[in-house]
Amino acid sequence: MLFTDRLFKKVEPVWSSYLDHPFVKGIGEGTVDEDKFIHYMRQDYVYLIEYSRVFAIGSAKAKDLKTMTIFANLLHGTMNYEMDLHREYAAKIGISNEELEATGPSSTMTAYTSYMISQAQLGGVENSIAAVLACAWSYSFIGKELARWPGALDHELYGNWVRMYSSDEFAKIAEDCKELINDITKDKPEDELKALEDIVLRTSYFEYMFWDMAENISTWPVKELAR
Ligand SMILES: Cc1ncc(CN)c(N)n1
Repeated sequence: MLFTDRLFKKVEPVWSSYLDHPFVKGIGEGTVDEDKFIHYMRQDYVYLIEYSRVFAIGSAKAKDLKTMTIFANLLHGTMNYEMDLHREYAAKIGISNEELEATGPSSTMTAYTSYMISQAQLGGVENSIAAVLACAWSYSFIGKELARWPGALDHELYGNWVRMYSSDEFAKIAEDCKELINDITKDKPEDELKALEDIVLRTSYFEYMFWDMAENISTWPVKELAR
């Protein structure tokens, strides 16, 4: 059994719950509040900056050139392909790249990325890939699912988001992460596999919290501090 098959059994109930989350449903049905969506995209932009650091750590810790190159390509894909989506949305409503980058990080964003970065720093290259796996793979999972919902791909505002995360290019990013974790874990003992499984499960919980942050931010008594 591939390690990713084992992981999928573990995370599937959590990932399926994303599809019932009001914010994710709102993107698929085209009903999510526009201000909430912009706030989410701004948080997601600063999230992706921190997430990219995990690829950089993985590349630095890799023991061979092939693994180093895969991490470098994933970093490139995030910064130059995925983050273009956020820059395009921001440009449409008059937010410059500089303003986008200066977005004050929410506590949820900070907690999630701090966890990923600390796991990547604490362990070997396998921790880096475990830390980013749920991010890439669950977005591809959500994108493919929402693409089947009536009108989701063509929605005037949210269609771009659904098209990006259901695209073959994005699926390739998720597949590269899956292939890498399967390769890296081939001869690992059970205690190490379990530790990696825990990272993937915990980041899947953080993903849920991120959707919750996107939906509920306006009701929070906290403010985002400057970066
Ligand atoms: C919070 C989050 N998680 C994952 C992804 C997909 N890279 C994302 N854009 N944002």
